[in-house]
Amino acid sequence: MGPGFGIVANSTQQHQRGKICSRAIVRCRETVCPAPTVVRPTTAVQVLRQNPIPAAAPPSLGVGVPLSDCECSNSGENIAGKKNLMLMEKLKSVIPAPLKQIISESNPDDLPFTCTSLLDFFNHLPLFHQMVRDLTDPEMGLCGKNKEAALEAKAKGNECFSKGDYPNALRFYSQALRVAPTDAEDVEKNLVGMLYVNRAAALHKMGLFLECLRDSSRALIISPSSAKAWFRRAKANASLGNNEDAIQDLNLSLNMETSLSGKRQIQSELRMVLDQSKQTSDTLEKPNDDNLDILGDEPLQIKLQSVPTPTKGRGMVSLTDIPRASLIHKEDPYAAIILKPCRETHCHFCFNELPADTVPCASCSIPLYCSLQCQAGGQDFGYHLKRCGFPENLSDDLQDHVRRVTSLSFSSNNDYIAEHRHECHGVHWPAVLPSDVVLAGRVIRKHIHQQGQCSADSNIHGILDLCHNYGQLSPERKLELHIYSIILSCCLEHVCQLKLPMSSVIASQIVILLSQIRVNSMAIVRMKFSDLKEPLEQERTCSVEQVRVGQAVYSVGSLFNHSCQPNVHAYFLSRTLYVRATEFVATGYQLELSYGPQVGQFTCKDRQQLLEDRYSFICQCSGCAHLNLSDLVLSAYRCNKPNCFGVVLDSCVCKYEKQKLNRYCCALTIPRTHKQTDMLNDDINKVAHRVFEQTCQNDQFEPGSCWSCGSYCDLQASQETIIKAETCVSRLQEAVASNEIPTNALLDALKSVGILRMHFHSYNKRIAEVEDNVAQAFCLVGELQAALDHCQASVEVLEKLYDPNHIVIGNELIKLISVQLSMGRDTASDNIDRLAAIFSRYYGSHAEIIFPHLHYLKERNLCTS
Ligand SMILES: C[S@@+](CC[C@H](N)C(=O)[O-])C[C@H]1O[C@@H](n2cnc3c(N)ncnc32)[C@H](O)[C@@H]1O
Repeated sequence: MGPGFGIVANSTQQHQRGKICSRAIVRCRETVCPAPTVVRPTTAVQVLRQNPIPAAAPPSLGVGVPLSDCECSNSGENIAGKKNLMLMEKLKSVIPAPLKQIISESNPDDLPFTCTSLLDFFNHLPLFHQMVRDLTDPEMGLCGKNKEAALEAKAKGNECFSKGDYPNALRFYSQALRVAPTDAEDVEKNLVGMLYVNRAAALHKMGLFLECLRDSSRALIISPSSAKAWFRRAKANASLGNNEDAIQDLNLSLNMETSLSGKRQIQSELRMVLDQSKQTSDTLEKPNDDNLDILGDEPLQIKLQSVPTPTKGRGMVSLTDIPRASLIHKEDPYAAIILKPCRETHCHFCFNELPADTVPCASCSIPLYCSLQCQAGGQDFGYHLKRCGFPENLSDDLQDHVRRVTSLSFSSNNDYIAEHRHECHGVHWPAVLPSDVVLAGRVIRKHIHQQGQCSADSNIHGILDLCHNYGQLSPERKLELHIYSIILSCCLEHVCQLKLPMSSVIASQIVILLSQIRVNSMAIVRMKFSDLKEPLEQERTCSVEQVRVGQAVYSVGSLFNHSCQPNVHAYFLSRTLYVRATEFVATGYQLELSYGPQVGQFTCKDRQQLLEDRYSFICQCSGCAHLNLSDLVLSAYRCNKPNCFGVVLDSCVCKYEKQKLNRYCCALTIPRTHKQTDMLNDDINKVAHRVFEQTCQNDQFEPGSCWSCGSYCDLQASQETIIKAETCVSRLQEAVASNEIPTNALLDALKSVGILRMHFHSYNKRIAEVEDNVAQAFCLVGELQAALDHCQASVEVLEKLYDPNHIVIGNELIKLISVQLSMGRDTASDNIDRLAAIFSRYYGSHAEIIFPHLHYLKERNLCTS
C-alpha cells in the first residue's frame, strides 16, 4: 500500500558530489547516511521546463512494483535478467491449460492443492530444474567478485589518472572496487585498500575533499599502516581546513613511510600545514566530532490503536485528539529493498542518493552503499573486513588518533538482521527476480533468523499478520505468484542452505506472503530537485518531484487504510517511515493516508480503477462515496449557456457521479464535511449550489446535459475541436523540450488555450496543465510577466481542485515563487510564507530536511520584508 508513488523521475540523477555536509566534519567516522539533500540552483526558466505538469503530480504514494519491473542495472545483471525472464515466460507457457485454470480460479483455501499440483508438475519438468540451476549456481553467477576484472579496471583507472582524466579514473576505480574480492592482494597489499587510496587521490584532484577523506579512512580501516593512505587523508583534511587532524595524519604517514624521498615529501607537506594552521587556527570553526543526527528527534505523543472498521478491515484511530501537523507514527521497516532502476543511483540500505565514493557489497557486485555503516546494515560487517597490520611504537596521542580513525563505532541493534547477506553469492536470483519477490525472501530470512529455523508447520503467511486480498487478484497474477513462490523457495533452499524444506505447504504460504507484500508494502520515495544554474547569490529556486527508490514492509504502518481525501501524510527519512496528521483529527476518528490517487488528481472512476488494478480493492473512502465538487469539475465540459457555471460530463464520469449522487441524496441531511465547505468559495460556490440544489432530479444528470440548467451540449463536436487544439499544445511541449520556441508555436498554443477554455469547464484540470506548459514556454523566451500570469492561472485551477493548503499547491507555488524571484517581485514573500506553512503541515519539523531550499527562501523572505 501506500505512500510513495508519485512521479517516477527520469534516470538522469545528477549527484551533488562533495557538497554534502559542508560543515567541517573532521574525523571521518562513517556518519548516519549523508542525508541532507543538497539543492542546486535553478533558473526560473529551468524550474518550469523541468517540471512540466505539476497539476498531475500526486503528492506521494503508491506501492506494488509490477512483476515486470526487472530491468537490471549493470551489464552482467542485464544478461541474467533477459535470459531468465525468457525462461520465466517459457515456464508459464508450458503449464498445462487445466492446471493453469485451477490456479487462476483458486482461493486461499485451494492453495495447498494448487501448489501441490504445480510443484508436482515442475518436479517432472527439466526446464524448471535448468532454470533453478541458472538462478542459484554460483558457478554461473554473473554478479560475483572477480580479481582479474578488478585489476583490469584498476589499471585503466591508473592510466586515466596519469593522463589527468580524473572523472574516468574515479569511474574505473569504483568499478574495480565493486568486483575486487576483499581478500585479494596486489603487489602484496590488500587490493581493496589500494583501490580506496587510489580513488581518494582522484577524488582529491576533483575537489571532492570529504569523499577523499572518507575513502582514505576506509583504506586505513583495512590497512592502518599504509603511509600513502595517511598522507591522502592528511591532504583531504588540510583541504577541508581540518589542520589539527591533518598534522596527526602526516605524523603517522611519516612514521610509516620507509623511503627517504617519501619522507621528504611528507615533511614538506607537514611544514605547509603547520604554517596554514598558524594563520587560520583562530578563525576556524571547532570541528564537530559527533555523528550528525540530521533527522532530529521529534517526540511521539499520540497513542494509536488498530480497530475493526465496517468496510475496510482493520484501521487506525487515535485515542486522543490530534492537532494538525502532529507526528503520529515513526517506524523502521521489517524489510526493505531498493528498486531496480535506482540500483546505481541510490544507497541500497538508506535509499539516499549515492555520493561519488560509493561503498560496494563485500561479497557480490550488486549493491552499492553510501557509507560503511549502510554497508553494515546491508550485510554482516565483520564478515568482510580483513585488516592488515596495526602500527606499533606510536606515541599515545598518535595511537588514539589511529584508533579513532580506524574504529567503526556503529550503534548495535539487536534486532538487526543482515538484509542482503543471504542473496549475496554472486548468483543470479536476486538480480533477476522482481523486487517484491526478493523482498519476500528478506522477510522469510529475517523470520528464520529470529526463529532459528523454518519447517513445514512454519507460519510464513503469519509473519507479517497483514491482509492479502489473494481472492481478488487477477488470474494472471495468481499464476505468477504460484510460480514465483516455488522459485523463491528453491532459491532460498539452494543458496543459503536455509532450513526451508521445499513443500507445497511452504509454497502456498509464500503465495500468501507475496500477496501481502503486494497489498501492504510501501514505496519509499525521495524528493528530486531541479538544477540551479544561476549564481547562488542571485537566485536559488527549484522545483520538486518524487522518485520511487525503494520498497519496504512496515508492520504497523501497513495498518493505515487508504482515503482519496487523506488526513495523514506519510514520508521517509532514510528508510524510516514518518506519518503526520495533515489536519486536526478528533479522538476515535479514522486516520487514513493515500495509497496514491487523490481527489483533485484523478476522477473518481480513474481512482477506483487504479486502486483495484494495483491493490485489488474497491475504494470505500468518503471521497469516492460522496458527491464531491472536485470530481465534478476535474474533467468536466463547459455549459453552452452564457453565465452558466454548470458542469457537463461525458458518459464514463457521469455514471460514477450519478451513483454517488444517489448516495449523496440519501445523506443530504448530514452536515457537509469541512472539506466540502472549504471548497464552497467564489464561483465554485455557484457550481456547488446548483448541483446541490437540484437534489434528486436525476434525469437532468445525463451525459452531455448541464447539471445546472439542463442545456444539452454536443460533446462529440467539442471533442473533435479539442483534439485539434491539443495538437498545438503538444507541438509547444516538444518545442519546450528542445529548448527552442518558434513564435508561431507559442501563438498557436495561446489560441489553443482559448479554444480549450471555450469547451472545458473553467476548473477542468487540463486547463491547469496547458497553462503550465504555456508558462514554461514564456519563461524560455524570457517573457517573465506572461510566464507569471499563466503560472498563476494554473495555480488558480489547482486551488479549486485541491484543498488550498494541499502539498500539490505547495509544489506548484515553488514554480510561481521562482518566477517572482527572477522578476524581483515582493509578492514572492507571501507565497514563501504560504509555502512554508504548507510544508510544515505535511513535514512538521522535517520540512527543511525534506526540502532544504525552504530555509533559503525563508531567509530571503526575512531580508526582503
Ligand atoms: C494496507 S492494508 C490496510 C489495513 C487493512 N485494512 C487490514 O485490515 O490489515 C490495505 C487493505 O485494507 C483495505 N482497505 C484500505 N483502504 C480501503 C478503502 N479506502 N476502501 C476499501 N478497503 C480498504 C483493503 O482491503 C486493502 O487491500
